[in-house]
Amino acid sequence: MCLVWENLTVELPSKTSGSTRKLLSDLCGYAEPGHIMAIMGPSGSGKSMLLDSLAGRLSSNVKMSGKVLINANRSSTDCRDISYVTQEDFFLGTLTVRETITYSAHLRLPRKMTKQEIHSVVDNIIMEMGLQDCADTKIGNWHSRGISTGEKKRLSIGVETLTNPHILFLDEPTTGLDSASAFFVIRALRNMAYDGKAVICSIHQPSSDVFSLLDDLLLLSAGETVYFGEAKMAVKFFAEAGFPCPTRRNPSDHFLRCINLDFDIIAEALLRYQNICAIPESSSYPVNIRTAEIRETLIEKYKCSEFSNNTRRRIQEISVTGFIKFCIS
Ligand SMILES: Nc1ncnc2c1ncn2[C@@H]1O[C@H](COP(=O)(O)OP(=O)(O)OP(=O)(O)O)[C@@H](O)[C@H]1O
Repeated sequence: MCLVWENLTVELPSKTSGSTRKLLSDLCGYAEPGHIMAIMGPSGSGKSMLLDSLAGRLSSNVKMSGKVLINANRSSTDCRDISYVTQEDFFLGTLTVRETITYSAHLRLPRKMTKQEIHSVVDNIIMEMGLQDCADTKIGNWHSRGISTGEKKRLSIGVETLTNPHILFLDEPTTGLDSASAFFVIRALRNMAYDGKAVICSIHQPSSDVFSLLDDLLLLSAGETVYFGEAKMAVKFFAEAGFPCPTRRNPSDHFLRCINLDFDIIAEALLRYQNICAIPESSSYPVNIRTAEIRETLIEKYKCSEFSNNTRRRIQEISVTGFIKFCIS
């Protein structure tokens, strides 16, 4: 099952002035089975907003236009085809990991399934998510320590994949985790993608190990596309646009350094306090260019790049297989 979005725009109408604020501008892209598509961008760039738009969870105060299409051979989309792992979890601290998954399985799986079948689904989820060592540990709460944050995150993913969804959305699954736990979570998602799911997640500044597990990348800045395409080709795009990733630097650090407008504010503040230069001389970043200018250049270069053309072509190719209109306004 593929997901495609075309000219997706989300606006926030002002109740007082009558004007509107664009939160997402004219986004185009796709997510395919077998792939992890990561949405990266500075805080407030619209990552969660895009996930919510694609999953049909937008709040009522914003207005969406454009298309979000799901490719399938059925006339309607079964809600079990899509799962969404939010940043927060709502587990009962007194239950163990196994009890939590079993409890959820009884609620979510078809009633005709036998206890034995449910038991086997639960065992599989525990194995897939690498939760064997803590399967019988209580989740814990504010007054009794339980499983770790990384284990809790993998439990959230496990619970959401009980119904074997075709498309899995995750809002910042690695936030708050150390690099090893983050890698473990993304590797579990990688295995799910190999299983044929389309995985779409927002992610903050992944380590280079985690970055290497991503297939496709959407770089967002203030609701606009800076890059959409294969994750491993983003370095080429930045180099061709005139902002090569310095050697031995984590690519995602470089991308975010080029598009996070907060760096301009930091630079101005530092200059105001008489610092000669906001960026160390040893840095290979262009010191005379503001991040706002770099960002504008990248957005313009992307629009006429081979990557943007490839995206349009791929959307067209996927469309030929037949789509069901999921949402349009
Ligand atoms: N329901 C809403 N009504 C009004 N504004 C909203 C709403 N939801 C999000 N926004 C605004 O849209 C922008 C994008 O928010 P979003 O939560 O998508 O950012 P994000 O990239 O996920 O940020 P973070 O990484 O900090 O979670 C922000 O400026 C936010 O204040």
